[in-house]
Amino acid sequence: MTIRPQTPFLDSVSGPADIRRMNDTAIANLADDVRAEVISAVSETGGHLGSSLGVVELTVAIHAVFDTPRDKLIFDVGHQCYPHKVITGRRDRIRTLRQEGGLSGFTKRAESDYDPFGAAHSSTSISAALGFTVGRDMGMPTGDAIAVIGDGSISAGMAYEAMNNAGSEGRRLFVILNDNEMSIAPPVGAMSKYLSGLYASPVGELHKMAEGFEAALPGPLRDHARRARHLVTGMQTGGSGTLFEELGFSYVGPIDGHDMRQLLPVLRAARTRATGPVLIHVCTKKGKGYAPAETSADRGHGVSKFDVESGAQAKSRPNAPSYTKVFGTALATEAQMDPAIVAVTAAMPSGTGVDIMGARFKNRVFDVGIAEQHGVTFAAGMAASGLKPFCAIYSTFLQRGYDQVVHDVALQNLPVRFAIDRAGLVGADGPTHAGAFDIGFMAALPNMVVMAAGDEVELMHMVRTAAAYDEGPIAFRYPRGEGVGIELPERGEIIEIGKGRIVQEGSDVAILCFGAHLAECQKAAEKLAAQGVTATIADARFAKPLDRALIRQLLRNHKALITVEQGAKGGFGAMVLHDLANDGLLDGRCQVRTMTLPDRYIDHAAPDAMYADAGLTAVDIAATAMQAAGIEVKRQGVTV
Ligand SMILES: Cc1ncc(C[n+]2csc(CCOP(=O)(O)OP(=O)(O)O)c2C)c(N)n1
Ligand SMILES: CC(=O)[C@@H](O)[C@H](O)COP(=O)(O)O
Ligand SMILES: [Mg+2]
Repeated sequence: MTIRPQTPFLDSVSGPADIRRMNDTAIANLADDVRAEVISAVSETGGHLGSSLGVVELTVAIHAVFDTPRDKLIFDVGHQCYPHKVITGRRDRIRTLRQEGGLSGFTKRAESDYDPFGAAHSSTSISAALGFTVGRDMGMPTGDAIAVIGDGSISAGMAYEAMNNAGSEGRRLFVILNDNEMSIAPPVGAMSKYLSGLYASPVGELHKMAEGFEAALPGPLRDHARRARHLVTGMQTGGSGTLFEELGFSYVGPIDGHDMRQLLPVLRAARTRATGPVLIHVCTKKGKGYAPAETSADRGHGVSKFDVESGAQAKSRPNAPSYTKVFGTALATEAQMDPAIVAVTAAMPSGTGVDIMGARFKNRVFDVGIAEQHGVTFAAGMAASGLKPFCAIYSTFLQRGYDQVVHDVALQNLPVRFAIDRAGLVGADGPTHAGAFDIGFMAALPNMVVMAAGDEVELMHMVRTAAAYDEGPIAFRYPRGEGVGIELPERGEIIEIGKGRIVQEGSDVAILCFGAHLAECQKAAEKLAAQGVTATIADARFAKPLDRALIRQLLRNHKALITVEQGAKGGFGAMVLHDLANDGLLDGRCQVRTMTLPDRYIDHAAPDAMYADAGLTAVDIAATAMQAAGIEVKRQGVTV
């Protein structure tokens, strides 16, 4: 049984209005209660613990100072929003975080008025906040906009596009840079170095605005707020101030984001005095206040359920290595064979498994930070130079780099290998992270070869095939989580481009699977067999080029052909239908059905539950096959 922490200050808060009635000491005490509540709740649910713990004081202070929800508090990514949820009327459901039917692990408009803008992909907050300020200035019923963005997320291009725009617009807008010197992995890049430099930079001349902030500090607090007093520092960029000032922002900080004696006066002063865009640089510690998080390598970025006392996380006992690990290991094997192989990740070295290659070939693995667009074009450049880049990006984040895939890779027919992890539904992260669309958006592109792994051995074959394929771009997708547990060879084999395979022979219906739903299709075949219906199962392997001969063979020899994929409409099934329709083969002799994700976003839950919601279980597949073939259920007690 979990012992709930004592939280007297939090118990007296039903929303931010209650916080605004508290004195500063009580507000600081409230933050301690919120931290205890977040630790206790996440110990039961798992989730993004470290990022949330790092912003406890900041979140409480913002709600204490600003008039939320009229003022719009926009968290970048939104993975750090648990303290915010606790104090904005969702404490009673905080232990349902990321669970089926429960609170989302991110900000979500449908959930609360206090979530004015949903997120989960990074670096969108400043753009959205600027949108709200324009709304405010054009008479919409909205107050100030405050974007809270991390040091990892501010490295992405979108954040600079937004600051470029906001700086020249000159509207009153608050950007709070939550600088904990961590992304998921240690942060990379020149911007990260620049921000670190700001801590150490000599205090510059106080600007006019800074004088105003300083004057606004209550006398006794001035001694404590060394950083707060020097509200504008002078890291020279060749001009008169910080990079942010050069972009048109007033720069405030850096201040200690865990010290209410700095946070509250600075936020109050900023709120009182700002006339244009202000960037407040707040230094925090990821995992703050919970030793197991503070001391772990990723600062407790993403944890499973844990024991609060010891910090020990509930370990799932995998039956098989994860697809990610199989990919990472196979990539390292290929890299060993071919020195031209290089790898690119956008801030996800361990998430994508390229850290396995990195451990052996450090100088051939490039972490570009949260910069999918750059990562893709960077890979294109390396391919143009003659290298063999593997660009390993989650399906959902590859969406960010799509124009680069089209314009820089496919159009120039450059041999970039796209390793698309987290394809299909991913579970607790929910619809923002679902890898739903890549089959359609990749297969639409001329020159692109598109593969999906039916199991982890197939994935090894695809890594090797991609390494060997140098005629143009090639992509292969695979899901989150563990494989099916088959024995792995030392090295994958090269598979013929555009050739699928028959997995099992039957004569009534054919199930043509593209990707990792293969095991579910095999289960469907068992259910069909129980009805006396025999199914051929084929693993398409390729959505592009299609194995047209295989598809025609299936069509000729069965009453029904069902395509199955872990992706949205407009993907593999659509490719098959285009092909058959244009050859006049959809003539009704064999009924064709496509099984895809439905045309709606699927709420977070365990992956199996999400696929059940999507209508993609073995029972659904078997029922679709029987209905399409016009076969009635014969045996009672067998569900299809
Ligand atoms: C476009 C995009 N790429 C990658 C990610 C994966 N991701 C989520 S949080 C994160 C690190 C964010 O670092 P930071 O903004 O500093 O926040 P912190 O976790 O340190 O509080 C990454 C890479 C994402 N959410 N969106
Ligand atoms: C917030 C975010 O985008 C990542 O932390 C993501 O939740 C990681 O997902 P995986 O656990 O699938 O690597
Ligand atoms: Mg960070």
